[in-house]
Amino acid sequence: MHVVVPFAATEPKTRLAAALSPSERSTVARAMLADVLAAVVGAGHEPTVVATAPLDLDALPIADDVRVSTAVSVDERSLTEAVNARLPNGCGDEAVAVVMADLALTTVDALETLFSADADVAVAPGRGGGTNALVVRHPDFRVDYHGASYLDHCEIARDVGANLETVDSFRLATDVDEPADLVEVLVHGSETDRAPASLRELGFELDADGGRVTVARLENSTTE
Ligand SMILES: Nc1nc2c(ncn2[C@@H]2O[C@H](COP(=O)(O)OP(=O)(O)OP(=O)(O)O)[C@@H](O)[C@H]2O)c(=O)[nH]1
Ligand SMILES: C[C@H](OP(=O)(O)O)C(=O)O
Repeated sequence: MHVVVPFAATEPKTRLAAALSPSERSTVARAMLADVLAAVVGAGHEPTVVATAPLDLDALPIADDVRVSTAVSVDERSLTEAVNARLPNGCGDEAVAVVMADLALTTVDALETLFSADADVAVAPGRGGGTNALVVRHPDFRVDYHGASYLDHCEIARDVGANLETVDSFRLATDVDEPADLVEVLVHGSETDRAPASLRELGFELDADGGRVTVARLENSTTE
């Protein structure tokens, strides 16, 4: 199976601007990418990062085996166009999985569950209606990201006669888009993962003193 990991390499994660400076967002985005790549390689696949700009794998916090298993393809087209250019075209084509780079809680098990679904299209929706990861085996299915793309993808699958399976996974449903999502990274991230480590290095910690748990930042921990 081809595994594609789209990555906005310049100015990633703009919706985290209230919590992180541009360079901090870049650091955290790369830490999440590193965790996703490690999980894909752990699941036995060789990912291709489809990046909007050149990406230096040597500068990513990844182990050597992950680095040598990962390819980078620079594609300046929109997310939807770049992904569609890599989906199966003909009946004999290999399945293609698309796993977003901001799935900080991704695990090998969660990916294996998605990858082993044998539907024409298997989708792991994100909270809020997005499409965090999917596997495409049908030659006519194409993506249309943004907005409630999960619903759009259900409709596109129907239109092309592809059967679609929805994979219910907390870990794959949790993409990190907004400051509130950082709570999930600190609560559920593993001690060996880069994303929670990067947040802690930037001074973030859980704040459970009020009603809902939030993240707080230690004083004097901003880097800019
Ligand atoms: N190749 C490619 N990847 C993209 C593009 N836009 C977003 N991505 C990646 O697609 C996934 C989902 O992205 P979003 O959460 O919608 O956008 P984002 O750029 O990460 O964050 P925001 O700036 O806050 O919208 C992430 O892995 C991004 O790195 C794009 O134009 N091209
Ligand atoms: C790419 C987009 O991601 P979101 O903006 O929902 O995180 C989507 O899943 O359609």
